[in-house]
Amino acid sequence: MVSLASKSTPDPKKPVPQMSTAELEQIKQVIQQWLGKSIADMSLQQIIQEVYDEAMNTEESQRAITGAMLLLTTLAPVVPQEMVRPLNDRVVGVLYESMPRPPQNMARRDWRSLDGSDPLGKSNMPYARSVPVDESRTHEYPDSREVFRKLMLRVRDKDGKEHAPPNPDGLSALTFAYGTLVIHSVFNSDHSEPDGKNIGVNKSSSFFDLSLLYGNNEAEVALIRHEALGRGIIQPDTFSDNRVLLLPPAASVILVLFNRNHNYIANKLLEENERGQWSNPPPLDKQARARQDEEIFQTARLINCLHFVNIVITDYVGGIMGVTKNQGGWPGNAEPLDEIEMNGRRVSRGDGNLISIEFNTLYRWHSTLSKPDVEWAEGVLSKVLERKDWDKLQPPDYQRAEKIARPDPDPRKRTFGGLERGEDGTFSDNELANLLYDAIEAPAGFFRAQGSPLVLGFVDVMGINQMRNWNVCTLNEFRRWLGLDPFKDFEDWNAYKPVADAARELYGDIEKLELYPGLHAEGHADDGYGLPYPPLRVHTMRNGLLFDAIALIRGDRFFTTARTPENLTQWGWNDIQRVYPSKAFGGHIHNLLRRLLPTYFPENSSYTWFPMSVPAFMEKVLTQDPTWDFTRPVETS
Ligand code: HEM
Repeated sequence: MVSLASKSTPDPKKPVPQMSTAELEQIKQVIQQWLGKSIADMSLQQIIQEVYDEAMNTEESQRAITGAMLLLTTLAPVVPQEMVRPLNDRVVGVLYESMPRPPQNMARRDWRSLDGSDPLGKSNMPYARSVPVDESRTHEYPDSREVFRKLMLRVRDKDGKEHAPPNPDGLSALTFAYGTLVIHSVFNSDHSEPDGKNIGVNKSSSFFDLSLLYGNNEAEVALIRHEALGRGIIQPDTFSDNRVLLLPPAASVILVLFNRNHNYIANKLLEENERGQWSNPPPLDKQARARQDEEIFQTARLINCLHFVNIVITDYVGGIMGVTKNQGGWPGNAEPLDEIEMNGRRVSRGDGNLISIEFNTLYRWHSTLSKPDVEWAEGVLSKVLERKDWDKLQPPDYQRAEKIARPDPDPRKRTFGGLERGEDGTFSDNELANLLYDAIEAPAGFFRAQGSPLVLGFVDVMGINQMRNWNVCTLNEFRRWLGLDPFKDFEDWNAYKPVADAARELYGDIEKLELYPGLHAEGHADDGYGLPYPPLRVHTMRNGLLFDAIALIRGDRFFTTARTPENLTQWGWNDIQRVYPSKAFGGHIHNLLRRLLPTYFPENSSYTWFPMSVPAFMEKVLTQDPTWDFTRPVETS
């Protein structure tokens, strides 16, 4: 084994990774290929310098990203600290500049509004279309059920059970519980009119505004707030969006934590009362009390959303990119929200965003579900529908299930995961923590062909049909739009013969391969780097995800240009700062766990610092410090 860290200045907070000689050789070969010249006589430092200079100066955007990511993800532990920020800035700058912002086209016909107001990014507006398509082309689609069955359906082992290998990057089910919150924040397709008239309308806004917690409009938010108190707080352990109740319970637990975080922040703001404009106890005058409540509520909401996005850009994206185990790299020290200078000018930010139908397709990550999550979905559906013949389910069954499972209209009375509320309306800390532990211990699935569970097959089939109705682009059209080479043939797309053959049989021509199965059944072989552990493993998904994530968060005014101590207060500004390097490799979620469930998330536990990775996996990574604990925590006082 070769310890790369021994050749550079070690960072005492970063455990030293081990890399086999074979892996190092493989990385060197990829770098040689990328640089287009021999590196045989160069030292590791010289190689890093060469790649750095080339990545920073190349004109070609995909090449710049690849070079920077090579250093940030594979050689991260030995890349000098002073190079990390410029490399991350380069990646963010190129990604943000490469995508039209905000998107230019609606997915359906678009008119100039009479009052000139800009609907981009608002809730209840149509999705964007990222990739323009030829309206006149004719389609002969294969049967969507066959597409799902042959390309996406989780294969079965000899014992008849669905084959569910653990996530190769050690990710836990909590990663994708967080993922469901991320995607449901920005996708809420409206199916309320059965004739499909308003298909294409998104009931959520295109921003990470924690709408699942707060709601999408005034009526929804009124059900959550505790306005009469004048303290800006919200109802205990309550969240707005009832779709989350149909998801595995860890997602609801995380929302409860964001609820508690809001109230923690609101109480702190009033306590600090930096500008002296609030009174405690709150004023008796009705108008003054309402004004105080509004000011504290909105400020706490801004701060809370920044905690949400901090976790997205650190623990979550880092985890999905597969770098947690490599102890750093992206997103280590990445500051995608900050000012960035590129080629002598500022990369803009805060320009707005409008989520598109292509990304609605991209994020349907049902193949990432853990075994317990699949069993959970089966349990819920069989209870509601009183049947288990998942392969026969049709869209109306889903609508029926939604109707039967309709939750209490008052969000304060809703529960999940078998929990009951106490007299004060809160859930037990112990039960919440245990639901989190369960999700932390369960290995997630991963992006792969033939990886989607049968129980969600009808959801995927509905999705494939929906994208046909919306005339979404094909996989190769999407790749061209991303600046990637189109796939030449089915084997180029997925080298696993049974999948390539099945797709050829269904579509005949790789140019006709639809975006939905094209993204979710893509192979791992061509990861773009040819490395043993490529980030995200799936090429088109990875590049699309990076584009979208950067557009979404850097396009948000409240995460960028309006993220100021003036808007957040000085206390709030300090509260949302990320710490790097840190025990969590720059992660942020431990702040919430330590703040809100401190006795359940102890200082030395991998459950606290790396909840998005299964403890058994982190045990193999964090070998240098014997004080780490990988066992399920027991409540401490
Ligand atoms: C057991 C867990 C899950 C269940 C039961 C579930 C169920 C569903 C259902 C019923 C829909 C159709 C909703 C509609 O269009 O009205 C849906 C859509 C969707 N799912 Fe899942 N899902 C699960 C996990 C996930 C995960 C882990 C992700 C990604 C991180 C994901 C991403 C999506 C996306 C992007 C949509 C489209 C949403 C929209 O257009 O509004 N799902 N899912």
